[in-house]
Amino acid sequence: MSETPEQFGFTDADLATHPTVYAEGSLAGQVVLVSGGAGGIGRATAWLFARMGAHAVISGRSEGKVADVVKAITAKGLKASGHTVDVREPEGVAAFFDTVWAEHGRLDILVNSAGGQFPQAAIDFSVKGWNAVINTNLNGTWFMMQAAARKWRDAGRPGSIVNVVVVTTHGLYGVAHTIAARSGVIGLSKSVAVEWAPLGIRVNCVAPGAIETDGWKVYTPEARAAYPRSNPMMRAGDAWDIAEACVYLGGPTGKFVTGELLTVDGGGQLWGETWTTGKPDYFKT
Ligand SMILES: CCC/C=C/C(=O)SCCNC(=O)CCNC(=O)[C@H](O)C(C)(C)COP(=O)([O-])OP(=O)([O-])OC[C@H]1O[C@@H](n2cnc3c(N)ncnc32)[C@H](O)[C@@H]1OP(=O)([O-])[O-]
Ligand SMILES: NC(=O)C1=CN([C@@H]2O[C@H](COP(=O)(O)OP(=O)(O)OC[C@H]3O[C@@H](n4cnc5c(N)ncnc54)[C@H](OP(=O)(O)O)[C@@H]3O)[C@@H](O)[C@H]2O)C=CC1
Repeated sequence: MSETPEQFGFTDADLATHPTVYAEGSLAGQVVLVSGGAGGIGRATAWLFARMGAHAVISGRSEGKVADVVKAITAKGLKASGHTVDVREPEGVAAFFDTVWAEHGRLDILVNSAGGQFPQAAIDFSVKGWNAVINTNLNGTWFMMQAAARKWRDAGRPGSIVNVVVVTTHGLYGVAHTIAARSGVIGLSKSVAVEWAPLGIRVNCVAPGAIETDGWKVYTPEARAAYPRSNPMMRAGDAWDIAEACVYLGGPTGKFVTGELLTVDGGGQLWGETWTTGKPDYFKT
C-alpha cells in the first residue's frame, strides 16, 4: 500500500447490496441514530439498519457528507435523514435529540460511531491535541449517551446504545490519547449498563481492529501497510463486520446482552502489533 486512494472501503453502491444474514425489513418502524454516520463504519451501519427497515438518522459534522449518504439511502427507497451535529457540544446534542423525538416520536437504538484520533508519540501530544481527542471520543460519546437516556427515561420507553470504541487490551502505539478516551467509554458503558437497566436501556461496545475506511487517511502508507499483519488472520476487516456487530448488540438479537464489549479484530487482541506511527527501530530486531 504505497499511495492514498480516493476512498478506502465500501462505496454506497456496495453497501446497498452487500450480503447480510439479517432479514430485510425486520426492523420496520424502528428509528436508529448513527453518529459519524457518514464515515466508513457509521455509513455501513446506517445502510444495514435502513435495509432492515429502520429509519436511519445520520449525524456528522460535515453537512455535505451527511447529505450524500442520506441521498444514496433514500434513492433506494429506504428511510434516512441527516443532521449536522458536533458531538463535543452538549447543548447541540440535546437539541438534536429534541429534534429526533419531535420528528419521529421515538428512538430505538443509538450507535455512537463519531470519533477518531491522529497518530503521534504520546510524549509529543500538545494540550490542544489531547483535548481534541478526549473531547471527541470520551466527552462527545458521553453527551450522546446521556441525552439518549434522558429521552428514553422521560418517555418511559426502552432503548439501546452501542459505542464503537478501539481495542484497548494492550494499548495501541501512537494513539495513547484515544486509548485513554476509549477505556473511559468502556468503563462508563459498564457502569451505566447497570444504572440504566431499570430504565430498560442496554449499553454495549464494539471494539474494531483494523477496518479499512477513510479514517485510515490520517495514517502514513507505511503504517497502513502493516495493519493487515496486525492479527492472526493477516488481513484487515471491513466496515460491514462492524455494522453487523452493531446490529447484533443494538437490535433485538442482543436483548439479553448489556455492559458487554464485543471485539471484532480478527484475533488481534491475542496476537499482533499495531504501530500507528510506524514500528520504531528499537523493536524491529
Ligand atoms: C488500526 C488503526 C487504528 C485506528 C484507526 C481509526 O480509528 S481510523 C478512523 C477514525 N477516523 C479518524 O481518526 C479521522 C481523523 N482524525 C481527526 O479528524 C482528528 O484527529 C480528531 C478526531 C481529533 C478531530 O479533531 P478536530 O476536529 O478538533 O481536529 P483539528 O484538525 O482541528 O485538530 C485539533 C488539534 O489536534 C491536534 N492534531 C490534529 N491532527 C494532528 C496531527 N496529525 N498531528 C499532531 N497533532 C494533531 C492539533 O493540536 C490540532 O490543533 P492545531 O494544532 O491544528 O491548532
Ligand atoms: N477504521 C478503523 O480501523 C477503526 C475505527 N475505529 C473507530 O470507529 C469509529 C468510526 O471510524 P471510521 O468510520 O473508520 O472513521 P471515519 O473517519 O470514516 O468516520 C468517523 C466519523 O466521525 C465523525 N466525527 C468525528 N468527529 C466528530 C465530532 N466531533 N462530531 C460529530 N461527528 C464527528 C466524522 O464526521 P465528519 O467528518 O463529518 O466530522 C466521520 O464521518 C471511530 O470512533 C474510530 O476511531 C476503531 C478502531 C479501528
